[in-house]
Amino acid sequence: MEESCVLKRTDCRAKGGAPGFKVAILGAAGGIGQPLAMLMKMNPLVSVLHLYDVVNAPGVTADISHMDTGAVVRGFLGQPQLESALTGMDLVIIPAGVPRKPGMTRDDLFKINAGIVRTLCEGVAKCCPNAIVNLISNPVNSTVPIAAEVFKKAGTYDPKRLLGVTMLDVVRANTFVAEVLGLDPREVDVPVVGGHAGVTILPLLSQAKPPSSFTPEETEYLTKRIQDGGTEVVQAKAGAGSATLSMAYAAVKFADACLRGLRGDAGVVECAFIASEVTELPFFATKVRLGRRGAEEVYQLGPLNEYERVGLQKAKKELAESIQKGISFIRK
Ligand SMILES: NC(=O)c1ccc[n+]([C@@H]2O[C@H](COP(=O)([O-])OP(=O)(O)OC[C@H]3O[C@@H](n4cnc5c(N)ncnc54)[C@H](O)[C@@H]3O)[C@@H](O)[C@H]2O)c1
Ligand SMILES: O=C(O)C[C@H](O)C(=O)O
Repeated sequence: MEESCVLKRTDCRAKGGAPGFKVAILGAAGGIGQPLAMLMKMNPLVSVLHLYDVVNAPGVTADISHMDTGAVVRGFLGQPQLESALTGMDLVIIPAGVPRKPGMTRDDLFKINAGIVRTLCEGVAKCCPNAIVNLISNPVNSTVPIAAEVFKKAGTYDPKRLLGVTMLDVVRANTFVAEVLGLDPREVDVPVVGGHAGVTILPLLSQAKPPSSFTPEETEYLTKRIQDGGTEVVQAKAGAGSATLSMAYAAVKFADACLRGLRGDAGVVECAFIASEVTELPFFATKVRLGRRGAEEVYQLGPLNEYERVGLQKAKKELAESIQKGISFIRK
């Protein structure tokens, strides 16, 4: 699928250093991957977009490449082309892997997705060890520790550059809180900490912006709805997968923040699941400041109310097990 530069001035343009960043999407032909590829092709910060999958990458690439935006798009199909897909990338976004069906937990995906994430991260370690990695594949609470162990083994681990994507939890929290408050969701900002599964998803409603108070019933309703947002979509899709469109939106919002950080913009702050000393756990999602070297600052939790303190204990218990499961998968 890679073609010579001789006849294609577009390739030469990319190689000639058009301003912007080089981004790869691994799992680009999937439910998330396709709309994510489309939205990244529309992002003016992207100069080169590599689309990798084990199926259907040529079709998605041909389709996306006709969009008249700046990024040059190239497709890569199957393991033999993984290294070409990754070489020279600044940002690698990974939505590869199987999604849930009704009745499954995210942890039920571990068996298949753990191996997929390991293989892809071995490629990252070899071909673009300095890239920022945005890991979407579930269970995020375990796949991020898996990726960290792969990078440690390869001697390339930089905790600032490995980010588990929990942006969809923030997007949902903003939407559901705005509904309750009767506001435009764009005016709302709710930090969501912990991890990305069930009770590990901990919205901090007490820190919502604009500052708002909630009744105990509203707090219970909102916390549960945010924690179960993924399941709500899985059930509505009734066997046809999990969130893809809202996830692609959230992934692009997060990737754009990472690219603005890489560009050197000041004050870029988002939530992510990352190596952390905020709690006794080795990984935890909190707000982080994104800069030229990735997550340059990991913020503390800030003041919690009693409801959130109880939620934090529950979150940490489940998170500890999921993190250990990921670590053991590589160290076994
Ligand atoms: N972090 C989050 O908030 C979040 C949100 C939604 C979904 N997810 C997760 O994202 C993953 C993908 O979801 P989806 O709906 O796009 O699934 P999907 O099945 O529609 O797409 C997954 C894609 O990954 C590809 N793939 C499989 N193995 C691969 C490999 N070894 N290398 C490259 N590509 C490979 C498949 O061919 C497919 O195109 C799931 O694990 C899902 O649970 C995470
Ligand atoms: O719920 C899922 O399985 C997918 C994703 O993690 C989500 O939150 O939508």
